[in-house]
Amino acid sequence: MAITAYQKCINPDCGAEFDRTEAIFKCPKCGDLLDIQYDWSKAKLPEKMEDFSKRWANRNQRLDFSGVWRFRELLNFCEDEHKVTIGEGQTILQQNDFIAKELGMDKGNVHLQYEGLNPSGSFKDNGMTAAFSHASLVGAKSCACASTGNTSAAVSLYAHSCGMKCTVFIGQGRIAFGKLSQAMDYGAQTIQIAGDFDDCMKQVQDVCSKLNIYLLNSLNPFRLEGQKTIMYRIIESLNWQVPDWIIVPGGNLGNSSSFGKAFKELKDLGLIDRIPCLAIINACGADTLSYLVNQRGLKWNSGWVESKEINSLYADFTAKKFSPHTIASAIEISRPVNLKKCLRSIEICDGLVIDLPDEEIKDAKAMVGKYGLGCEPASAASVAGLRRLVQDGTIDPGEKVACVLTGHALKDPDLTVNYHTKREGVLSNPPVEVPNDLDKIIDIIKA
Ligand SMILES: Cc1ncc(COP(=O)(O)O)c(C=O)c1O
Ligand SMILES: N[C@@H](CCOP(=O)(O)O)C(=O)O
Repeated sequence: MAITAYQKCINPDCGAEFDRTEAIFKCPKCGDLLDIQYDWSKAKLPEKMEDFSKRWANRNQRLDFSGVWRFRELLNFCEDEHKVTIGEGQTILQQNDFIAKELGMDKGNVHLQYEGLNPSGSFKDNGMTAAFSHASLVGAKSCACASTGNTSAAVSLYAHSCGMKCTVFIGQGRIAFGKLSQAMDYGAQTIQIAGDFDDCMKQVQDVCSKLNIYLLNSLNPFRLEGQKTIMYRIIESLNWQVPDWIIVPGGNLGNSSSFGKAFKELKDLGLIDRIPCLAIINACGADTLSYLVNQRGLKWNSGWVESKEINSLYADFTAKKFSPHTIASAIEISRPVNLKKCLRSIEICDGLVIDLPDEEIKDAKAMVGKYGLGCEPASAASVAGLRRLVQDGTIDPGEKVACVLTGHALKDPDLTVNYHTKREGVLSNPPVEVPNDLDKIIDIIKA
């Protein structure tokens, strides 16, 4: 299969192009974000999306075991021998009629895309298989990332699976222990900075460029190519029907950026006939996207984004040492690196963004635990978002919705235990304390 991928700066004033074999992560000419583009006229694509599913049924070769590389023609940027896979993307879309009922949606219309089933327990693995394949293509020997936890877990796992040295930057006290334990167990060098995620993100970029280390955050455009497949699998599970809404938590905004790109490409290729609406959910304490879109009216505007607005807000945050705060530590980010690409997705998907208080996110998390497969706090922002958007009439009960549950329930058990034992929300379910006495135990169970 001919490889026609190249990198292109998203800034229409620049538009510089670079070979796929360069590891640059930002446009060397103007500093803007890079995209992966393809000459689709030379691509050998299946006639219909159903043909991708046959690969999973047959599993004729190594790559067919991956829920990412099953769709390889749609992210055709490297030769097969470079593809690094550990069986990522074998996730499920669960129709959840209990949650539909709780939220006032029609039966059959609420679906939860559970990305916690990935090898490192979060959606990040979809991106890592792609980025590590690119790292192998360019011959990288060491890699690094900044993280609120899941990226570091995923990077550490993929790095040791392909023998790369790995350094992860985390903000002191900003990471759930489930995630920290993964990075340490998988053998990463963990650098804990006296700062937050945004500080780590800044440091890691400088370190990577000074020491020629391969960067694995979602600034890396190859990573976002892998994350497109989350959308392919959602529509695959719906029999190749496009839902009305996709709802996703927003942090560094890699997912939302890649989802819009995925749908635009599929539509342009004639593989789908319409694009779903995209709702991105911020936490109130980390609401940069929501602020810029809803209060400052920022738009993609065919690439002519008012960058000044973004740059001055980010500079202001830096100058005032502003630090975001939310219990959903995975999305505790105030200077999201993909903001511009996310604005593009909002345009493509006729999307919106809202911000929600931690209490609503915690209650939604408990609901996903009670009625679904469970998830980590940030993931539940998608379900909390659905509740809000149904309540305010934005989403109709008759519309089909897929909420992306980005991370596994066991990533942040401390928050779950506190929610229940300290009776923090409407679904708190604390353990009952009983003396070590059979009659009393039976009484309680019967009651
Ligand atoms: C569990 C979880 N959910 C959501 C997010 C936010 O995703 P994104 O950065 O792609 O917006 C992250 C990390 O960023 C995460 O770890
Ligand atoms: N929640 C993320 C933050 C980093 O995002 P990335 O997608 O740019 O790697 C994490 O898990 O670290």
